[in-house]
Order: sequence, then structure tokens, then C-alpha cells
Amino acid sequence: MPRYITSTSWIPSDNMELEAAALLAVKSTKNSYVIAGPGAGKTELLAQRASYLLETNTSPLPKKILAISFKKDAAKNLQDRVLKRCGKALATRFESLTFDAFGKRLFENFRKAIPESYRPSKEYELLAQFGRDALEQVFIQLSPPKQLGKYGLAGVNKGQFLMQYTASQLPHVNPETDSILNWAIRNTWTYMLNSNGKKSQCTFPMISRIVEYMLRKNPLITRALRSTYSHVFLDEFQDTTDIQYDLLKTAFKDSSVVITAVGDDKQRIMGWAGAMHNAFETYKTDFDADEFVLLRNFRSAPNLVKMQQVLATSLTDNSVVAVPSERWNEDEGTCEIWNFNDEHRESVYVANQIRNWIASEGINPRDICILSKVKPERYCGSIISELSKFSIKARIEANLQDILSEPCVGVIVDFLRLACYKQAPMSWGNIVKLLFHINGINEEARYSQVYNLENELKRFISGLSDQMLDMDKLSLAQVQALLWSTVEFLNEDILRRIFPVYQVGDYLQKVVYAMADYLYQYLVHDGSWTSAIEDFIGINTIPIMTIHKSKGLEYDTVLFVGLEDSAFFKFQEQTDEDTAAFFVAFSRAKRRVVFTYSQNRQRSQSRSNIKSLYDLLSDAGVKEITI
Ligand SMILES: Nc1ncnc2c1ncn2[C@@H]1O[C@H](COP(=O)(O)OP(=O)(O)OP(=O)(O)O)[C@@H](O)[C@H]1O
Repeated sequence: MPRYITSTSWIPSDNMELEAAALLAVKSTKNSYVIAGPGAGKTELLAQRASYLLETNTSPLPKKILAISFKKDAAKNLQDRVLKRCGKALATRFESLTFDAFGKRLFENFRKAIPESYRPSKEYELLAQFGRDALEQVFIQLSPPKQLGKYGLAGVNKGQFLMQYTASQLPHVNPETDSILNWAIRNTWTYMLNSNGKKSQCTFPMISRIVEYMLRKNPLITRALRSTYSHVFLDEFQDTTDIQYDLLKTAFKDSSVVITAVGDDKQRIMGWAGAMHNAFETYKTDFDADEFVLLRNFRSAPNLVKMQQVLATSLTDNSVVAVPSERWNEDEGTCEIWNFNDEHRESVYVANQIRNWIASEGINPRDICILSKVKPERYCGSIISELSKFSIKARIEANLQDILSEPCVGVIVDFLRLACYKQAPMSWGNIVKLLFHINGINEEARYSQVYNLENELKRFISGLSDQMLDMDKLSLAQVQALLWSTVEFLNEDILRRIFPVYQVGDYLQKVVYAMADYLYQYLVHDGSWTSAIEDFIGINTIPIMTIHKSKGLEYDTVLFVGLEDSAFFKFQEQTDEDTAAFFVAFSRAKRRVVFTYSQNRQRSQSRSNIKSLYDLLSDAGVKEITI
């Protein structure tokens, strides 16, 4: 049984200093929202608030805290921070999930409570996307009544359809005067969910809509949900979509669950995915929430903070002046624009500079991030080849980011490390702790219990190691079986209970097999397990990604490739959103930012459309260097 402390004796963990407003937000008893610029410690504030609520039992046992993020790595990052701050016993009452995972869990757990017309089949197919091609296939199967127009479904504007498909709350009603668009929406839903004995097909927005409807129809389930959680945290709240917000409202509005939202309107870059325009204002009114504003920037060096200020002022009328952390010298932080004649020169120069940084500054490749607005393979491919000439690894993170954030993947990697290396004390510690947790063994456990458990683990690791040595028989199926054996060793059912994302369905197996796919590719390429594991994790590898994937992350150096019109091809239509994306890219850096411009990249490039971005950099005092 953990020992709790009083609210007044609680201090922030890890010697973090919280500014006055942050401390008030951490201890707030009301719904609230925290608005702050990049690097202000918004995510950290949530981790500290979780520690506070758990360590003081303000979130009273057995209630839990639910944290909702947008990206899997952000959810994992928060879970890890809370685990580090307040230990496993308390952290088990902290559930950090993505919005999608939260909706999916309710969808699967309460499938039978979903009103029949929207109830999916038990096994269903989760579609990552539902676009024009898929829609075309559905439309082929539908026959609208003649009176809705002579063109039938050919008369439906597909772009409009896809915008409207999940726009309204369920159920769909049959209006007195129907339109072909409304008919198509209703019947596409029906087709996707109950297509004559086939598996239902759902997207995440559909799932959120269905879950919201299910909660509205079942007050008992809503009550159960509300009594499970004492507090709900919402990270990156500026990115909340209308669909997610509706679900949030039905689930928690006017209840005793206390909500804390954190975010930054200047980093609103998900408008294209349906992010609300005024999420904070709407939430403030609906949830009667208090506002807290933070002023610090703990991440970036003073010169970069000043430059960010210039960008921030262009994004909002009421940007506050951020104060850099005292750990920096006043003159630290650099930003430059590098102009090149062509892509080849760019990649050679960039690779050389990176090599110099690594050699002369001792900077870890993992702390350098290469960003592009779109298509990293297109913008960064030749940089990857040039870097490889210096044996510097760089890779496009893409889906790897998600898979590496899966909790089971970390556990399996620990097993593999134990089987590969003679010494892997961290991995040993992690697995032993997990086994203790699974077997309900605590510090006072009998010596024999611990001894037996550790021996069992040693035997398993030794068997695993033998199988891994047999590289001649290497096949994907073998890698899959090997990884799955670790799940079985731990006990699949218990693992599902410990990690709520795997509670229902076959998601655990899908993740393990996806991991096997990656590892197998690395094994074939590298010829050894140790290198394959390192490459899979990305040790000593420079991460390359789009701005959208970089949200919430931070690096010593950020190198943005291709500050050019063609990378920002929708700039005229979505100037605010693209400027916000530019701001996000800039603000990921702790110490150094570089933008590159290449006069020729496959074809001749220009920068007149995004002149306002160059003007901002110039106003911020950023130098251009022609190379
Ligand atoms: N109170 C604090 N004292 C010292 N360092 C802090 C504090 N809060 C946060 N940090 C550090 O500052 C950095 C940024 O924190 P965090 O990621 O929480 O910021 P954020 O506001 O969520 O950023 P962004 O919106 O740009 O993603 C991290 O390295 C974090 O460890």
C-alpha cells in the first residue's frame, strides 16, 4: 500500500521547478486549460499533475487518471514520465492512450451495447483511411431510389461526401425531403457496418461517432466510465476534432471528472484533419474551465526563443513573451538558411556538416533531426546516401515511430537484448520488475519466490538465445514465433490486462508481427541480431520525418530540407496552417536550426509564394548563406 503525502508537502519530482501558474494548474481542483508556447513544459506539467494527484491520493484509489494524446509516441512518452516520477505501483492508475485507442477500446468492450443499426460485427476491419477509391467500390454496391436524381450516385460530389461522412452525430435521420448526398451517407454507413455477413469496416472517426452514440444511449455505461476516472488529461488540445470533442462532452461533461487540457493554438497544424477552429474557447464555455498561461520556454536556447517570438507574433495577436531557461548562456542558439544551386551540392554539404557536428561537438546522431514538409524520401534520399558514405546512419521514421511506441515492443526488445548480450542490466531490471508485477511479488517477497522466478527467466532467455544463434534457418515465420514466445512466456492474458491498448481484439498479435516484419528485414540486411536490434530501435541513427510527425518531439539540431514553394504547395490556401507548421518545425530545436533552399530540386525551385516565411526569418535576424 503506497504511503500518501499531503498536498502542501508535495514538491515537483525530478527537481523540476514549476512557475507559479504551472503549480496552480498542477493542484487545480477544477476543469482547466493551460495555454503555452513550445517547450513550456505542457506535457511535463501533465506528468507532474499525475504525480501530484497520485502521490497525494487526490485521485483517490481505486480511481484512475486517463491521459489522451494524439500520437502514440506522445502517449508513451507521458506514460514513461509518470512511471519515472511516481513508480509502478502508482503509475498503474495512470492510463495514457491516444484518442483513437480510447475510442476503440470502448467500441470493442461495449460492442453489444451499441444500438443495433450501428453495431459492427465482432470481428471487424479497421481502415486506416477511407478515400475516393474505397468510396467508389461502395457506391458500386448501392442503388439509390430514382426520385433522388437521374445521375444516381454519380451525382454525389465525393470530396463533399468525405467531408460530410462523419460530420454529424448519430443516428442519421431520414429527412422529409432527402438528398442524394444524405441518402449516400446513410447507406454507406449501413453498407460499411453490415455488408451482408461480411466483416464490418470502420475508420477511427466512425468508431468515435458510434461510441459517442452508444454512451448517449446507455447512461449506465457513461456512469461506469465516469466512476472509473477521477481526472482526464488532454494533450495537444488545439488538435481536437469536432468528432473527438463530441465524444469527450458526452463522456465527461457535467460530471465529477476533472479535466485538464493543455495546448498551443500557434501549433494548430491539423486543420486538414478536422481540428476545431476554437477548441479552447468552446471547451472553456462548455466545461466552465479556468485558464492558466505559462511563460517559460525550457527547451530552446535564448536566441532561438527570441526568433520563435517573431514567428509567434505573426501567428496570434496575443502571444506572450516567452522566457528562456537559465541553463543557457545568453548568446546560445543559432539559425541559418543555406542556399544551394542544386540538390547534389546540398546533400554533400549537409552530410559533411553533420559529420563535423558529430565529430567536433560529440552530438549523438539521434539528437539531430532532419525534417521536410512533405515526402521525406523525396527531399532527403540523397542526404541519406551521402551520410552513408561517412557510415552515418539516417532513416525515415514514418511508421517505425508508432511501432516503437508500442509498450509490448519495448518489452520484447528487452528480451532480445538479454538473449543477445552477455550484459544487459537495464533490460534485466525491466523484465524482472515486470515479472514481479505480473506475479504480484513485492519488495517483501520471500527469497525463494524471487529465486525461482529469476531462474525461470534465465532458462527462457537461454532457450531464446539458442534459437537466435541458428541464423541458417532464419525466416519471417521463425522471427514471428520467436517474438511471440516472449508474449507467451509473460502470459498473453496478463499482458493484455497490464497494457490496456491490447485488451481486446488481435491488436497485440498485429503489433508483434509488424515488429517481426521490421526485424526480419534488418536481419536479412545486417546478418546479425545485435545490429538488427540496434537498427530497429534506431540507435545512432539520424531520424528523418515530416513536420507533422515531429510534433511534441525535441532535438539538439533541426535541419529542415527544402524551404521552397513546391514543399508548401498549398501555402496560398492555408497560409495560417502552413505558417504554424513552420513554427512547429522551428521550435523542435534546442540549440540549432538550419533551413535549406535548393535552386534546383529535380526542377527549378522558387520561394516567392512562401516569401512571408522568409520575411519572418529575416525579421528574426536569421542569416542566409549561399554555398
Ligand atoms: N519545469 C521544468 N523544469 C525544467 N525543465 C522542464 C520543465 N518542464 C519541461 N521541461 C523540459 O522542457 C522540454 C519541453 O517540455 P515539454 O515537452 O513538456 O514541452 P511542451 O510545452 O509540451 O512542448 P511542445 O508544445 O513544444 O511540444 C523537455 O525537455 C522537458 O523535460
